[in-house]
Amino acid sequence: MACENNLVVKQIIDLYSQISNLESLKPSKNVDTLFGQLVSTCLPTDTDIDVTKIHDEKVKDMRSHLIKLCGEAEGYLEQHFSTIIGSFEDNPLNHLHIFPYYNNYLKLSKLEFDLLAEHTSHVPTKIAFIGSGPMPLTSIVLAKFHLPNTTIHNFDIDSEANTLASNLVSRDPDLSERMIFHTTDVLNAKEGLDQYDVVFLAALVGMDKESKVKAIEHLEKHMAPGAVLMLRSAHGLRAFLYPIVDSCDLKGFEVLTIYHPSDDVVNSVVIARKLGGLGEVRSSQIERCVVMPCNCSKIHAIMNSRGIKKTMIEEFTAIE
Ligand SMILES: C[S@@+](CC[C@H](N)C(=O)[O-])C[C@H]1O[C@@H](n2cnc3c(N)ncnc32)[C@H](O)[C@@H]1O
Repeated sequence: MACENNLVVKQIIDLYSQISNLESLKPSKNVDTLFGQLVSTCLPTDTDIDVTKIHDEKVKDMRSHLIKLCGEAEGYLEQHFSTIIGSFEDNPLNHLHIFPYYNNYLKLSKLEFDLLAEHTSHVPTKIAFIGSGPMPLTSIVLAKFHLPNTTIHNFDIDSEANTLASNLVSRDPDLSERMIFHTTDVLNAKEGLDQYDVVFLAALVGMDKESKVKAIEHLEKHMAPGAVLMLRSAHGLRAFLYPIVDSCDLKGFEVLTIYHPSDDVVNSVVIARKLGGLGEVRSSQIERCVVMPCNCSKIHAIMNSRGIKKTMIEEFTAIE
């Protein structure tokens, strides 16, 4: 059956028409309800929906506009809660649980940390997070719970986002020292990108294929050989909420794993390594990315310990 006739897709189209007619995307009861319904409609992973196979131009246009609306609403939501949480007299980091998607970030950041640990042999000393936002939760969770000795440089195009974000960490004796903020478009960040062991690219940096690939090409040009790039993608119905990053978008990188969660962690995670580093020998043997049935038992062990079943891992391996 054509994807556009699918009942769930019809529900998404209906929610899209309500959302696109909203006066404002700033948090309110109506906005929160509609986006809550949209996320729960897109969460199920037991569907064979592949947005890349949609031929109906109207649905394709709807999807790309919906991704942008979701990104705008996410920015407002972060701004709203960063302002509230930043206004607490004591350490704002004691109140992060007030953010409605805090638990999702705890799980997403743990997943990203586990994948990083799976593919790197040393603890990164410096990380760059591109597109950190007013609520830089990925950086905060990684710094607080997983990487206690790592400095995280947060890049955002929006100075207001950085002002709110730095206020959040300013009263924390540890993170105020280890969280640095830079206001710039990623495409203007040149010198210094080669000093990071790991670069994260937020899902909302590059909301369509063309701008996503442009950001990736820019990072490929300026990152150090062998450095790791962590990206967020989407799979199945969730690709109505976020852009997809395909392995073929990552020229100059060796794609290590693409991980599609099956729980309420919405984003898929892509981990890749810039060619030219010590791993060169391994990467240059790669004739093409081979999607192997998941043989990543260690990750499975980590994930299944969380009771995450039916997880899809696309494992890429060198052709010996
Ligand atoms: C809303 S945040 C989401 C990230 C989330 N806070 C996290 O911790 O994973 C995404 C941010 O990306 C920023 N952004 C979008 N395009 C960008 C670009 N080209 N360069 C730098 N930042 C960008 C937006 O200003 C926004 O604040």
